[in-house]
Amino acid sequence: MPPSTHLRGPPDDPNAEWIIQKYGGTSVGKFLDTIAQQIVPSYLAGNKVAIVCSARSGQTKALGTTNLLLQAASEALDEALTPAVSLSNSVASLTNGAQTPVHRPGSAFSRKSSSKGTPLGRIEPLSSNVLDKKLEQLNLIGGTDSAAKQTKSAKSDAGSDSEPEIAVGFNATVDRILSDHLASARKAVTKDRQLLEQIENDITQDCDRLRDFLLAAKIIEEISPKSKDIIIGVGERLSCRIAVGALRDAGVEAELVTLESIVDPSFSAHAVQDSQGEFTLDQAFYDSLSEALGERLKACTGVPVVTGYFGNVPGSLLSQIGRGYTDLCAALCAVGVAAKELQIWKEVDGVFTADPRKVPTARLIPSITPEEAAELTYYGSEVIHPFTMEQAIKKAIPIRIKNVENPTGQGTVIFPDVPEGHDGSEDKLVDGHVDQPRPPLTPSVSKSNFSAWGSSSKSEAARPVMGERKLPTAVTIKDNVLVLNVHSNRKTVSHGFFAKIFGTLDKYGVVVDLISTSEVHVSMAMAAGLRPRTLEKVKADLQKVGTVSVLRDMAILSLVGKHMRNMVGVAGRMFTVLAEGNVNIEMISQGASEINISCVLHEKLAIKALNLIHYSVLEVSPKPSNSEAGAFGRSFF
Ligand SMILES: Nc1ncnc2c1ncn2[C@@H]1O[C@H](COP(=O)(O)OP(=O)(O)O)[C@@H](O)[C@H]1O
Ligand SMILES: N[C@@H](CC(=O)OP(=O)(O)O)C(=O)O
Repeated sequence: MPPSTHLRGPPDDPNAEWIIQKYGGTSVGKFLDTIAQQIVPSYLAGNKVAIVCSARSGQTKALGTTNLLLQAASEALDEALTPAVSLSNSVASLTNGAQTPVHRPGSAFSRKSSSKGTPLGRIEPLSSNVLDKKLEQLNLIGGTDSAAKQTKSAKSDAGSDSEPEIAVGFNATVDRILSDHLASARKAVTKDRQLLEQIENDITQDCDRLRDFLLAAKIIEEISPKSKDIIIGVGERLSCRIAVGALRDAGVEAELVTLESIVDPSFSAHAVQDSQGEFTLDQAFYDSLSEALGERLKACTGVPVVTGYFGNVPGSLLSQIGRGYTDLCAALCAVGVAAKELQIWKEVDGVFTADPRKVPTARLIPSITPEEAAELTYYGSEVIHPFTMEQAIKKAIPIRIKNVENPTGQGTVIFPDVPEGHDGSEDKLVDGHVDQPRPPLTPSVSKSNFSAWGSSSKSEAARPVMGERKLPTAVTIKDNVLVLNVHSNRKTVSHGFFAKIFGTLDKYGVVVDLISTSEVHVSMAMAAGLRPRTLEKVKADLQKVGTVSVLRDMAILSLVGKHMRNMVGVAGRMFTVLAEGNVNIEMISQGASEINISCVLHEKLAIKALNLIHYSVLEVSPKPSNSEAGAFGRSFF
């Protein structure tokens, strides 16, 4: 997109510092107008601002674009097993480089009529080498706004029949992604017709390339981790195109920064590969990446709108970083430009003493340490990707969680504790408008350029504030958990027993959230999302060392707080309260982290347990009303 002369850009002041703002999927999905018209312009007064966007989500992340893209990927694989005639057509269309298969009622492409297991041996026109090459060529990387090859879209070009054509499988999913983004672009860009047309074209081209890529993957019947990364990367690219449009329409000079090629092949030297081919990214990798990101951002003339997807990561982005990777991308951008603050914008006022959707009396926490934020994230309060903290905090960049629906709220600051005696008197508001007093709860702020506290939202005002007493910080629930119990058959000594268990977990890539052991018994809590086939294999291997049982529909309850290191009696209080509330505990873990006490209980008791602990251990007043207590089927005490 050509730069425009009448748009407002970053300040001319050479001393202006950077603020990096990350917007999650639901924020860009629902509040792009607020972001473009209010939030970004307000911070541009005196700061350089870059925004990092995730893929759009409508109501929830589960229904968002990234999940749809993953769905399209698995549909492409499923379709690989449809009748040979369809595949031959697909190959022909790939060779011709255009036609996208669609479903015509009654045709062999219908999923209903598909016969799974049709051998792929009949696809002779292209050798697998040629297909690999084709996949490379179709790689979605490197396409520019308008230089992309124009392929035909499913709806407009699929044959000359007059019969209405209905896309199925991955084509239907791509159609859905396309129409959703076109509709959002039209909503976001209302003033500049030409700009809207350009964005609509770019979105359509991105979706066409995606279709081609999925088609090629379908033909070779394989989606590697790298291909899966490329597929999900389309989500951030699409959402950033719309964000650029919304900003420019709002009079802000903005430019798209795509990061598909930001990971230079030389960075791979910083990725250690073990004998099984697994990669570990070391700090030098992240340092090189943040430096490259910094250079890209500094070269921008407008507000950089950065895809939170950051490309060809050794060992794959999804495997190495996992979902929620845009937080880490934003942190690396913040490090690269030595930002004065990293802001993570969400639809919640900040980090609360418990999930505010589940605990009506939860309070906003003005300030928490990176360790506490990481524990909360690992155990169910998905506030920020856990890798984010380390990168930003290492460079003393404070992280602030803020609410797009309440931009003037103070949010929650994640920063290490200040040494005793620091009074925070030099703290300033980031946008330079006002110096405000600190909140009553010991905020852990030490940077001189650190933002202070904006006006309180209603929800903040309504929440009681903790005094100076040392209390745990928050309680959290992670549900959808299963517990795997292994009872030794005593044919191996205990170290062999443990070695076999851990070896099995490693072999199948199973991540354990909590573990509790005796010499002959091990209980492990893990996400229940494990594939049934994998679980069966794990069980079969473990049965060689003992009796295995599985408890389903469980939840992990964790009490987290930096003060818990030195507090006596918290565990006693926690378990007494649960016992008084008739909450049966399946497993307890304390000590792995000094700031976390966790236990496993039945999922159906999770919300009741959360409220009991919040009321009794985090000492919230007023006492929950009878109706709140009644919501859990019985009174609290
Ligand atoms: N302790 C907590 N503090 C704040 N939010 C929490 C906490 N535990 C769970 N949550 C939930 O996490 C969600 C995070 O906010 P949201 O903006 O919806 O996420 P995203 O940025 O992933 O779209 C909120 O819906 C909130 O209910
Ligand atoms: N869109 C990606 C990356 C991400 O960071 O998401 P979010 O910012 O919405 O957590 C995902 O869904 O995982």
